[in-house]
Amino acid sequence: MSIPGDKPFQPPKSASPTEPDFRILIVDDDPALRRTFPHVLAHPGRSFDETGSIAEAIVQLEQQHYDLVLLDYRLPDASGLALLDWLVERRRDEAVIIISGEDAIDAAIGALRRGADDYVRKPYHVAQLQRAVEGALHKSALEKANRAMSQRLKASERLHRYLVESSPDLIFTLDAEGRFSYINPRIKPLLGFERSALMRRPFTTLIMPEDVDRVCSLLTQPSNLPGESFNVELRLRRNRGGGLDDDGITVSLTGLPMLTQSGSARNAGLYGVARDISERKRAEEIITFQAYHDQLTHLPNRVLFKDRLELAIAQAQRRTGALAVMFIDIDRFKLVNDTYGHAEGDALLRAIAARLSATLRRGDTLARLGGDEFTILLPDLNVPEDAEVIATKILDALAAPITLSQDEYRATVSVGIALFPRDGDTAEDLTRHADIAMYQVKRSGKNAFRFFDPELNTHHRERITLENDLRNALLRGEFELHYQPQVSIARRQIVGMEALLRWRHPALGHLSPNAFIQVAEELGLIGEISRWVLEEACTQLASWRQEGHVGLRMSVNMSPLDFDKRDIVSSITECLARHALPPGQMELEITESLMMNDTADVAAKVRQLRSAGLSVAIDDFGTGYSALAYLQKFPVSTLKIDRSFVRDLDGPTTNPIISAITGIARGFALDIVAEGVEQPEQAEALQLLGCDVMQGYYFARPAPAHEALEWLRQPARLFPVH
Ligand SMILES: Nc1nc2c(ncn2[C@@H]2O[C@@H]3COP(=O)(O)O[C@H]4[C@@H](O)[C@H](n5cnc6c(=O)[nH]c(N)nc65)O[C@@H]4COP(=O)(O)O[C@H]3[C@H]2O)c(=O)[nH]1
Repeated sequence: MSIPGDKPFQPPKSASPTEPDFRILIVDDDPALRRTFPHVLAHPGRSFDETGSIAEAIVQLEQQHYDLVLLDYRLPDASGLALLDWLVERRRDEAVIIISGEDAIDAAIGALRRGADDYVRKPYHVAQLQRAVEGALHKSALEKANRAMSQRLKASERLHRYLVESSPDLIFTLDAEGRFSYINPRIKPLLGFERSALMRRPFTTLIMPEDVDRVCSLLTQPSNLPGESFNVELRLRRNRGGGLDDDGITVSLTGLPMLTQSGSARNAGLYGVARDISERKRAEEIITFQAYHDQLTHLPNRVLFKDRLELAIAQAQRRTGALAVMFIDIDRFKLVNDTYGHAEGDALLRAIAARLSATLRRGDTLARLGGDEFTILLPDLNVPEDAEVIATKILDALAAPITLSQDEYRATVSVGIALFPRDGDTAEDLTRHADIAMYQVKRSGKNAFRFFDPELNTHHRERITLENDLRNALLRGEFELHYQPQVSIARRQIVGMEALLRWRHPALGHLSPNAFIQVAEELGLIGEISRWVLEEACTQLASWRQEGHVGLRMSVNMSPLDFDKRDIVSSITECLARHALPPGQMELEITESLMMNDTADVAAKVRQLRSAGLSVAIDDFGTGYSALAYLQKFPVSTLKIDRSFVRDLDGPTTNPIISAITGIARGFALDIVAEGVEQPEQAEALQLLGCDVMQGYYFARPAPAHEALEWLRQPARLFPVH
């Protein structure tokens, strides 16, 4: 490492402890004198070399540094002055004492002028020579110490300059007016400024406008006593070729107010070290964002939503205001995931998130709780109707289809709304109540919104228990089938049996499908239940056929959701084949609403079932949307007249609806079965209206298989004698 434009930094060399303290060179042509000197000048730490000519002396001096040279004025090869000149030219720092027999004062003055430190005239007194040597060596020692000190100072100064100038941190000083008085070279790579451009400019030039007030007040705080450092995070602006950019860097600044020479003035400037922490800040921001946001949609997550909701509740409490929490669930999302795959499911979530946020105002919070669940916080509500307006907007926002795998998918959502303070005053209660309200929307047909109703709460709890029990019912073998006969009055025979599901609930006893089928559909359990029912009904029919009841037809109820399954047709025909049952002996009961859903797909499946030889009956015919058009599309084989029409038959009279249904059946060559026959009069009237096959309590209530077998064996028991 080196400081640009400077010498590489070298630590100062330490003196060797073995070096003698003083080296003295004796230059004299008189060998006797040369030998005398070391004796008279002997002292611990002194060492002596001797030479008899100037030329030899130069050779010695070139090899070795001496502290003192005792120099004879006259030597055979040259004057001692020549050696003095030689030493001066080379800036040598040896002390020189001239020892001379010259009497003239000029000789002494000339020698001293040319750099000699002292002049001793021969003959001299030994004490005189010793004093001169002492004095010269003392002076030499002082100079030596001085030189070492100044070398150390220079080295230390270079070290500190090196540390400051090559620091990865921005180091600067400000004068008492807050203007730069020093900046280290880091400024250029860090912020793009030339050092010279900033000198004497105010520190605030570099600070982001938003941070200026905060930093200024901190710098002028009375607590900033000289010598006490403070720390602050702030953003500095970068020089982007001609202008300052607003996307600066974040630094952690440690400031140390400076003392004046006297140490008295409070504001003598500032010493500052600013470290670039932008990367760390960015990493922190990413981590914080991830902790509070959903990865897929980048919306706030459950944690952040709860935070904001709690804050909004506290604010609403202070100003006695109102707020709303919406719980939103995408209808049939699982179906999209199963049909199109997870990537499309994700795309749908993102598209819905975008549509939802477009309906909101600034200040509202849309969050994704996970899965297909979203929540909205409307923190500032004038009247509950405001929430209604937003909920309507949300439903409308989804009216336009969303493209999934090149298909146009029409997504709908169910929205539950809870209001503060009416429906709760904690984040948990409001969210839970909005969730319960959403559940009610799901139960009553989806694609709508609903406000929380306290009564829903108990229902909700019951519902949760029911859901949990239902999940286990199949595993625990709690389902069974009851059978209700369908009889032909004319033939006084049982022509069919309808399989009706029962749940032997461990605590609630026998439960009718009305109590749990819809829940099973919503939980996605209906497929497994239907499979079980079909399997059980086929096993039963096969067993009755073995008993000889080969003409008997079995009716099984299907859920509309069963028709969402691609392999519904094959799974039914395979089941029949497994039990060696002729397809003509199996009738599937479907509801009218099924025909409304996805007509093309359902119609195709009904057609396949019919082609495979199965019968298909429309249950509760006449109650829904039946239209002749559907009957043309759906090649069903049987119409079941709903018991609500049968109930109205109280005597042998004409009934326009039943007449119409029997007329339709005749027109399309369909079978008719009348349901819910409870009275003999109803049976009679139906007969007169041209309906022969009936089912109802009048003949038999649904019962377990062993009882149904008794009826098969003695069908006459089912026909009351008038
Ligand atoms: N008041 C009165 N009711 C009578 C009379 N005769 C029969 N019923 C009842 O009427 C319902 C006839 O079945 P559904 O219309 O297909 O209506 C069925 C059917 O839609 C559905 N369901 C039954 N079993 C299954 C099944 O295995 N799978 C599916 N998906 N749904 C089923 O549950 C509904 C209700 O079934 P259940 O409670 O068994 O109720 C049965 C039966 O017990 C009568 O004379 N008077």
